[in-house]
Amino acid sequence: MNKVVLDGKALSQKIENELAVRVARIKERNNGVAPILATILVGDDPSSATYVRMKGNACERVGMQSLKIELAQTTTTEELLEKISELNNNPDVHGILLQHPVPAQIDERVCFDKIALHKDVDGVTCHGFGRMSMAEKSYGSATPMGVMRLLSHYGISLAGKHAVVVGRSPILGKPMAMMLLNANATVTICHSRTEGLPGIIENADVVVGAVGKPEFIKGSWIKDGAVVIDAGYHQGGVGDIELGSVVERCSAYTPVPGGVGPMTISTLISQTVDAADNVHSVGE
Ligand SMILES: Nc1nc(=O)c2c([nH]1)NC[C@@H]1CN(c3ccc(C(=O)N[C@@H](CCC(=O)O)C(=O)O)cc3)C=[N+]21
Repeated sequence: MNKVVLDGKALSQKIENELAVRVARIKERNNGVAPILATILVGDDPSSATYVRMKGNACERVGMQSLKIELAQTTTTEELLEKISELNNNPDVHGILLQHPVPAQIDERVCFDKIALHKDVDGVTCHGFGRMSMAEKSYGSATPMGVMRLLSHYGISLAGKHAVVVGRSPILGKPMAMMLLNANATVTICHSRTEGLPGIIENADVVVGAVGKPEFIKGSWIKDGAVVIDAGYHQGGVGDIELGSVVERCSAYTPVPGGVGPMTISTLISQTVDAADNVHSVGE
């Protein structure tokens, strides 16, 4: 079997090179002003700070600007909503990323949904999710959208395939399932409380680990020749899938690190450039 490594790092580099050209063009016709992604980090979780920094660095690599908003751990929902409104009303800002998770006292859903649809380049609003689900023009949630781009780049066909998504979170599992469905896969959504998970995964042509628990999905459950997508990210460089035994038997897999993670970031940046180009012309 010719097994394929779905190299998200390499594809992201290629995407960034193309974006740099588009950003330069946008700057030219905009008196040297670059597109701006506003990133909002609330609280002092060190890994969230790292991810947000990585997103800012990616902006720089393609010649874009990022506007970094950092708010205290004690921020209220009202204060965060006020900040998002300000960014919605700032014509220089093309995209807004609110890093998940926010501290427990904040109503994250209300804050996500405050983000203006045309600036929702991370695809976190109910409105954006609904439009994506209905296959209308939209910015997809960055991680599942990155997975779709990776599959498409490697020519992996989904039509008629049984895809099993393990996880149902608002910005990962749920949108992943809808994107696979829209690509004509037959989709089963499982989660941490699914009974008989090994027996379901046994029948999967495509397995997506999106459950947020280190090596929750065992390699022995996955059939020979399956496509294995690991959207998990945990300390120590492990994902949601126990990859060790499966890399030799599958037809394709995403490494951790270097698979889905970099695609999340390049997709966010690419959708921000789309927003600056207003390619979707989703209402202002
Ligand atoms: N509103 C929101 N949108 C997100 O997209 C979002 C979020 N909140 N909260 C947290 C998760 C996590 N996330 C990652 C992005 C890149 C890597 C990544 O590039 N990882 C590298 C490894 C990085 C390392 O070495 O630590 C890799 O997989 O190769 C990982 C995780 C985005 N998230």
